[in-house]
Amino acid sequence: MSSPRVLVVDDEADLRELLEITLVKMGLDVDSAENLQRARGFLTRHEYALVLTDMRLPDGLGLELVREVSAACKNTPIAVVTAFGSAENAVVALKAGAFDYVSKPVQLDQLRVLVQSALKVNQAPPPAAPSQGPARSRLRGHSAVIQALRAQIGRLARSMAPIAITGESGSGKELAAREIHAQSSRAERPFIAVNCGAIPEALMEAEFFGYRKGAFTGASDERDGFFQAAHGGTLMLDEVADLPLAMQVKLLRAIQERRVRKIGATAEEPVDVRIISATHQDLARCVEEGKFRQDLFYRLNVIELSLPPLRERLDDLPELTGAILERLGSFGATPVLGPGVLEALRAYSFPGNVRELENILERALAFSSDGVIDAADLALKGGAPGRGAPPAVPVAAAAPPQTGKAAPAGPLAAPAPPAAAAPQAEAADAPPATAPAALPPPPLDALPSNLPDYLAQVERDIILRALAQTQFNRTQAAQLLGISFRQLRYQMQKLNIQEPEA
Ligand SMILES: Nc1ncnc2c1ncn2[C@@H]1O[C@H](COP(=O)(O)OP(=O)(O)OP(=O)(O)O)[C@@H](O)[C@H]1O
Repeated sequence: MSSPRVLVVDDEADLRELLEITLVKMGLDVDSAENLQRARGFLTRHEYALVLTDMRLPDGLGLELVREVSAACKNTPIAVVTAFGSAENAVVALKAGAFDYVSKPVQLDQLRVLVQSALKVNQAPPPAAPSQGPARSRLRGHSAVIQALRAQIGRLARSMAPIAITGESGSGKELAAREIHAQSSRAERPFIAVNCGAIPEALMEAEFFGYRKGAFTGASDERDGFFQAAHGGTLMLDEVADLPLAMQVKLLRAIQERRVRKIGATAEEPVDVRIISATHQDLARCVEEGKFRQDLFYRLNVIELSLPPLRERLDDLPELTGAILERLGSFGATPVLGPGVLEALRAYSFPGNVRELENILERALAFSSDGVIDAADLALKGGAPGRGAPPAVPVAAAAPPQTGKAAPAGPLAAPAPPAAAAPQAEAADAPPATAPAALPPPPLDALPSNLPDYLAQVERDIILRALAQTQFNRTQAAQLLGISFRQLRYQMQKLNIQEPEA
């Protein structure tokens, strides 16, 4: 079997030679061209596993080649070599369809990583056809907008370009990111989702980049950060707008250099991570307001993927509902919807999107009889409470946090591997249990004897009140409090707030 063939396009003879030698040592066949014209000639004669082109060539721009190859040779990834410090060129090339980029002076370890992942692109499972839908994709739905989204995900899975996913809370941003990862050549490596809004600022650097043993008090072991944990895979920065400015600078550097330095380490280590960011906020507005750095925004927002709210694709309701009920069913019995239920759902606006639909059905099922959900079981917000609406949790039930439980998990508190700390989604839905009994709050004019405990008690009380108002619908409670679902879930875990038994 012949070796994969790579085309190198560069007018600098020295660099061309260095690239050629490196690629040949990797067992590849290499053709070299010093200008666009010769490169085009090669491309008509051979099919390449990778094209690697300089941006400035004597007879034109490498960008032209990027456009031509992405349009005419869909199976050939093309990567660009950009001038030192030219972040703009890299972003322009990625937007034009480049698979990836490497900056000058070319670091051979980075080049090898790029080549290896390019070679894997055509080994990854082919993207699901837009109409294939649920059989191949976790994103359920057949509306035109979901079909277009699935097709876009299939294309995006074939490149390294950073993707910024936008969409309302619960609309499926994390699911879409997982889908991109699963369809990419990185599928065998980790997918790490990090909720940037849930990490205390003081712990951020340690959580993202890791630390060496003895780097600070409490660092009893060396620990990897999210970047190392996601090496070879995908790192999802969820709620990215919540990153503090100081951390934004460090993150930008890590993304640009593709290297990170553990706290306490002298040397940097290379990391090969695809970045997907997500937010339900308007990031461009955050930039205007000075809350988010323009350069990081530019770097993350190379390709945008927008998730439609559920109310704009109500045609997907039957399919989504069916899939959720199937999952909720037990012992082979799938719950069903009674008459008028789908119509009632269609008339609802779903501010919390698919997650809220899941919540509503889960609750409704708990109050339904014989696995048949009736319209009254839905207890939709804005409508009359259904017969199954759970009793409100009395505010007096708010208890102070148990000492020691309020501290967030983090390297300084209780070290946990970031891979486990990151996908908070999985650990979220704790089994129902009744809220513990309350202690009276300190009198208003007295100073609290322990400020953190006191503040935790206040926070706990407010969260319990929001939950009581929404019959423990966490999506709606988060909205009432102006925080994301994940932030609420994180705070509930931290403060040991659990759902009362129905
Ligand atoms: N198209 C879909 N098909 C099936 N399930 C979906 C779809 N979209 C979302 N979901 C489900 O809805 C829930 C919320 O999705 P997800 O966590 O991806 O939303 P999100 O936009 O990332 O939320 P947040 O803004 O709170 O971070 C998950 O359980 C997910 O599996």
